Amino acid sequence: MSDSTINLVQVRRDLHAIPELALHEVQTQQYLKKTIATFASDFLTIKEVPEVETALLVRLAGMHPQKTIGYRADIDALPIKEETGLPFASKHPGVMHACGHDIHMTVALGILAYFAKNQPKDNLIFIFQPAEESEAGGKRLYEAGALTGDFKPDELYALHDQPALPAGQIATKMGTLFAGTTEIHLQVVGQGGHAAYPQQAKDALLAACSFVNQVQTVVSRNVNPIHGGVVTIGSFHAGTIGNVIAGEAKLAGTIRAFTQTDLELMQKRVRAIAEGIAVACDVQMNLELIQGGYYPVENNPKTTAALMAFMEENPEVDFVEAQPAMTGEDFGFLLQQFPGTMFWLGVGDPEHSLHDARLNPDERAINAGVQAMVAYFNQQMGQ
Ligand SMILES: CC(=O)N[C@@H](CCC[C@H](N)C(=O)O)C(=O)O
Repeated sequence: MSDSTINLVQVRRDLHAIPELALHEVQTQQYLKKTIATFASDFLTIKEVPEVETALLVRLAGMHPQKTIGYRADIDALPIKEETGLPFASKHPGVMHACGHDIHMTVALGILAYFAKNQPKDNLIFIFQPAEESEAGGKRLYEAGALTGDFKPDELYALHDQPALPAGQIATKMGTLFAGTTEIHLQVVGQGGHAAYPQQAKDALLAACSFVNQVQTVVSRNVNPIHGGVVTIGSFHAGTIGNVIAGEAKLAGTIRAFTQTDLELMQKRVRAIAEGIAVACDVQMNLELIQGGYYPVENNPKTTAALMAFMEENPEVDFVEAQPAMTGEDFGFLLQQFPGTMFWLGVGDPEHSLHDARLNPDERAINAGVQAMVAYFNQQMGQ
């Protein structure tokens, strides 16, 4: 059922080798354009978005359209130094497709290739979206008005790869699939000085350490334990040498919860902790909390029931019901605008999680993802 004229494994490897950070996906966009140009279809149109330069939207006009079905793939990578040792490993130092967006793009291209040859009954749009890991690319596209007119989906789908699931397995659930998230950016400003004269300095590093420790009480003491939540500080930079008290520290992290109410409670507590430390340590705590478009990913009841029923009943598909996960996704923002469903695609690498420098997805997942979604879209369109 998939299109044999495109070598999807090669496409994935090409994309894997050229990972780019959020809003800098220039080579990736060029590669996508070049590949899509080979589909040469007279019902295919491409749209670029001046406000989100690295985005690429593709529309296949349906034969007898009654609706427009959207499919979104994110295209950015992470600031991680790849450690897979693969022959097609990242050519861009310190940047890696460690979240599998190379797989996401490839599956989208596979579905697109099929329908570019086999004109769909309904309209199909493909959204190659920059900046999922940070900078909220989905929200940017929406706010730029890119998903309007001919490019307005009546329903919208997206997948995320999941190394803990066997290659090709599909999993989703009704309701909330992923958490809402908020980025923490903190600059602590104190006063540097000699290690031997702490009384003349204001130790920014010590204040930052208190922050790292105290924010761990938010989940253990403020959030209902039945609901759950996450506060992780993933980056900490302070100081230059052992005998100088650090005058500045910079931290970054993330807050996560399954409901917007819990997320806002956690934001409030993190702010209060920062304010308390500012007083206690006599430092400035310049705290920025950015939610952007990272709302909880809430699957729509109708599209999700349809997708789950199809996947469960299709003997070709290996489907399981998913548990909710604390991963975030700016697809959560798009699902507030359009009804739709996000699902996991297993990529069979249980030793390595997403964001691990050794992540090595099993490429057999690509074809399974393409086949399942082509079959689902065909069924949805009554073809
Ligand atoms: C699937 C995945 O890993 N998504 C990212 C989304 C990042 C959200 C935001 N930038 C944050 O760090 O809070 C994730 O880390 O879950």
